[in-house]
Amino acid sequence: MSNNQGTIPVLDLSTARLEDGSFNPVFIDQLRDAAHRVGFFQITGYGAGEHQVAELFDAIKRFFDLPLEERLKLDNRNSPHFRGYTRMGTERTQGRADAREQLDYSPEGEPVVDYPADQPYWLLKGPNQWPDAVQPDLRERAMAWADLMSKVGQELLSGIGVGLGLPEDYFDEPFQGDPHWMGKLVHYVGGVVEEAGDQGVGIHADYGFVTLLLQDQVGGLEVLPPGATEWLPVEPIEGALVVNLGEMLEVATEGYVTATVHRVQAPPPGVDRYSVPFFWSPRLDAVIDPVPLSPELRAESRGLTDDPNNPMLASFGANMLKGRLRAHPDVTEKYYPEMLAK
Ligand SMILES: O=C(O)CCC(=O)C(=O)O
Ligand SMILES: [Fe+2]
Repeated sequence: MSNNQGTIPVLDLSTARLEDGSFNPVFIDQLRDAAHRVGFFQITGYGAGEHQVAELFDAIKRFFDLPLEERLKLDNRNSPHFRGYTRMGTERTQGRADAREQLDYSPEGEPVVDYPADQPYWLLKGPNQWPDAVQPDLRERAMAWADLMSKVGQELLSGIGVGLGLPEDYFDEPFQGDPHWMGKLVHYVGGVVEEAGDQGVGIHADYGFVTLLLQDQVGGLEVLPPGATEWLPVEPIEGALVVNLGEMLEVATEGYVTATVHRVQAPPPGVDRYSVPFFWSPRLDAVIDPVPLSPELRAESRGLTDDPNNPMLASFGANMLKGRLRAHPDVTEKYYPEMLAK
């Protein structure tokens, strides 16, 4: 067999725990294998309400169907905190436009007015922008989704810890208090953004810990697991969550867990695709130390992906800020021109 991974594993989160509340060793083995070998998997049985997924997608479609003028009332260029609506084709990955528009949100917060110069990531705190006046259900459904995803993210991270031979609560501390998760409501189109070509979103790894992605049935997400030579499609499974692991976990495990690179192919002209990535993330001031791995696991660690254009940072806030500044150069230029130069 070649190094290609064949398929993306599918796990059932409702089997994660035994009746006594402890983790099920069978599930933990599947989870560790998926996290190490592929860095991507899908989960079912994660506790969504019966109509929750359908109602969330319905609200998202109605939002992107609003007149552009309404969407632009939430323009992210009016947010120094990188929140709100990003117009079609204006987000960039690998220096090229992505064929998508999106609404980004994080925990509601007051802007931090005074922060130390060496902790610029506090600027990411602030208020979200919602279309409450014309579509109040969007905020409700998106925030309810974030609540559910926070629980799922926490449970998976506990399981990953156990899979690494660590205590169940090993990763809890950096997430206590004010975890800075981020949700995105995303709409891809084909044939509209000329510069994007077939780039729905360009090749990248996620910068956080655990990404939980809801995708519709259109498809287009592709991943390149470690050692693979061909891109592997993540086939849509209705209602399932796609899970992938981010750079902070790769750094913490010296590459035992991989932040697998992925991309989205733009849909064919005239086809819409909707997705909801959720990045389960720690406090902005969290600094992640290397985790103590057993000699057996250490022997299988791959080391860190060495990309001089994308240094990995142990500070979550610094890593997230780096990602936001790059993805939204227009916002960066408007509010933080001195950081653009860097
Ligand atoms: O929409 C998708 O399927 C994936 C999006 C993604 O990778 C991201 O936003 O980080
Ligand atoms: Fe991603």
